[in-house]
Amino acid sequence: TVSLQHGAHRSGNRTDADMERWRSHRLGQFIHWGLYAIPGGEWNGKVYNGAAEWIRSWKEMPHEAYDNLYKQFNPAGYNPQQWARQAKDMGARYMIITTKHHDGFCLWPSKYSKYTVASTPWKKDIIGPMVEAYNKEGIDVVLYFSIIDWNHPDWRTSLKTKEDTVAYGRFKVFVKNQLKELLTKYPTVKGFWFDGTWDESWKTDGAFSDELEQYLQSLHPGLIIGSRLRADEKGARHFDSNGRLMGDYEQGWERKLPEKIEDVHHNDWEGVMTIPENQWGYHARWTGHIKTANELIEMLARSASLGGNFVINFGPKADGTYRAEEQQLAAQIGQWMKTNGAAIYGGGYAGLEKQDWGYYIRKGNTDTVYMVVCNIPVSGYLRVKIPPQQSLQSATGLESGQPIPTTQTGRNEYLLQLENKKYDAPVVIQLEVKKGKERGEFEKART
Ligand SMILES: Cc1ccc([C@@H]2N[C@@H](C)[C@@H](O)[C@H]2O)cc1
Repeated sequence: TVSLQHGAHRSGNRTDADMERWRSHRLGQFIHWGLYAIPGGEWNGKVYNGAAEWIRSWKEMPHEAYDNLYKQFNPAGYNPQQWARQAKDMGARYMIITTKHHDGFCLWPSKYSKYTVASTPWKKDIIGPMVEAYNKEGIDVVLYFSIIDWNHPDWRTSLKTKEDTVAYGRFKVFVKNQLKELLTKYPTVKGFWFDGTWDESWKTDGAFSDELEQYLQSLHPGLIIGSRLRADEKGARHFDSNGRLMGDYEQGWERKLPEKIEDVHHNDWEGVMTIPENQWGYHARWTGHIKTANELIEMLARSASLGGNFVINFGPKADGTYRAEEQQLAAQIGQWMKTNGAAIYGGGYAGLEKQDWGYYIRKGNTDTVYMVVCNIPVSGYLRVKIPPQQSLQSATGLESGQPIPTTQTGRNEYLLQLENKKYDAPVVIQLEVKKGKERGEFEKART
């Protein structure tokens, strides 16, 4: 190992109440909302094929035109209570909102910038009412904050000259001031979700990002900050130069998910997912594959089964309303969560050998292990292998409440028989798996 001043300061997962709460949420909602929703991926009759929130970087979008969009920001349909209700109905336990994306436009009236909602026809704070409405629904709020700030004259992607270094030094003070301002104005938030930290300018100052994280923790003990904020003094990100995770959870899973527990090393982690292939901000024309509710539910089950949270992204329109596809998906997912949420909330890695039919999720440290069956077998039989020294005590349909016909087919091996019917969503079975040599009821049948 190399000696590091600004690498990971802790190994292993946090066990405090704030982290336990975050870890138990499992399902979150991401919201990308800002000036980019006004063009919505189109400009001058041309369609931008990139991610809508990056349209300012498109050669067809003059910076001048983009930077004046704030004069049109006036979301008459913005109703944070309705947004929070919809998130509640979806079963989301926390929400991540873009306070400032790469374009530098602030959805709160920051006193450190003119490029904020205060300068728009809307005038009013967007973030405050949103935090209040979500908290009122019992949903925690995490603030997305982009270090990249295309609008700020002192931001730099790299530091080539002395002037660059002096300017970027001013920029880092500005960043620290805005983050303190956000914690002061919105003290109920539970964390920051940092983005835009891959530039040389940021990576070369591991000390600053480390001190910034400690500063924010001192202002707001218990704050949850992912691995994307920091670089160590050698420029290593997410994992320091000794391979140890920096931050409270691994934040790199963006539009992709781990396959097995080794991929996440039993660390806390979070996957964030777009509904279309790659759109975070509102894009009028979604192209490519749009994920269905069942696909998103399967990703959620996979995430929980590997000890991670799963966050589904929504991109409201410029007028503050949601597109129909997003409203429908939120309702469909919520429908499933109403019946099956017990298998997800507070769930984690079960330690059983994965089978083709889907995912095991253990409820905390209990003997309760849920099976989320996504691949219904033509045979109608689900294979379950229990680790040695453990035994299967019972198998019950979560929705039906009925016992699942189960036969033991070998040492610690069982076949569960699914009801022969049409399944239009993943089905959940609740297992009770006992540790220790005690023989389960199924095993008696064998003698
Ligand atoms: C290459 C790349 C840069 C930035 C992103 C941002 N992170 C996501 C969470 C969105 O905010 C996207 O704009 C995605 C890909």
